[in-house]
Amino acid sequence: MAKGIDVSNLNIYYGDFLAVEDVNMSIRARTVTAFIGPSGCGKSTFLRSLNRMHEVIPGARVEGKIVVDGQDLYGAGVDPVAVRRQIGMVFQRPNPFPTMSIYDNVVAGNRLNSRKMSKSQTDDIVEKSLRGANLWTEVKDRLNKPGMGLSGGQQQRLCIARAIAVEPQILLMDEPCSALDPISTAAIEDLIHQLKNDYTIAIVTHNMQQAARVSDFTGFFNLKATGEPGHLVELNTTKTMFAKPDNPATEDYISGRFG
Ligand SMILES: Nc1ncnc2c1ncn2[C@@H]1O[C@H](COP(=O)(O)OP(=O)(O)OP(=O)(O)O)[C@@H](O)[C@H]1O
Repeated sequence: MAKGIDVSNLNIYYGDFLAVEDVNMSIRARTVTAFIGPSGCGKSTFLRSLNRMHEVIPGARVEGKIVVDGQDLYGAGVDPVAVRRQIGMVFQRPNPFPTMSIYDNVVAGNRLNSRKMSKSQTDDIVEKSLRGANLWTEVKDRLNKPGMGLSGGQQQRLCIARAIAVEPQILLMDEPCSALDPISTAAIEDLIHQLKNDYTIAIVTHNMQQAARVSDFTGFFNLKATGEPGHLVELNTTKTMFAKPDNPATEDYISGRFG
């Protein structure tokens, strides 16, 4: 079941360096929220904090709260591995497991979660996830071939199939189309539209047209000055952000005056 995310007073550090300061926002269930902003303003850092991937970097930590379904993801006793199972992630470069078949790639997460599954259960998950990622018809006759044998766009859809196979509530996407050609990009954007029926999606993109095409809400991050932490300037409906944003800095960025 898709869930919303409530972020309050979030500061994100790399060691002593405060990379992102005092983020407060709500991300609604079953919507797509895009994050835009100039390089280095902390979009990816913020996204990785949403499923506790940030802290895998030595010295990296957060202060503040991220609440999903009433639970603070950083609360005492919360298992970061369980958080990452609920909140899946798709990265910039497609990263199928190189030695695995298409089939094994899709269920790799389920097997890691050590759920015992029968062959027919596994077959069902593979088909459902590949259909969900709009890849089934292209690969159904070669499920035992290596995942690396697919095109870049197909590999990215395979990674999305792998992410949804464990039935997360939320999907995070960090520039999922930046390594793809325009046709594969269009396929992923169509898929994002379909996935929001079932998932809450947060996506970082450098491409403002893409933010305008795929998202319901857009958040603009910025830096006050070089070396200062990034912060959220404005989160609004995508329509408002691109037509008449509340903050002049948003308008300057969107109209290409800086960044
Ligand atoms: N592993 C790291 N260790 C230390 N500092 C980091 C690390 N990763 C990112 N940073 C710093 O954190 C800040 C935010 O970086 P981040 O990559 O989140 O920005 P971004 O907005 O996603 O940038 P881009 O659009 O260029 O990908 C930058 O100052 C960056 O140098």
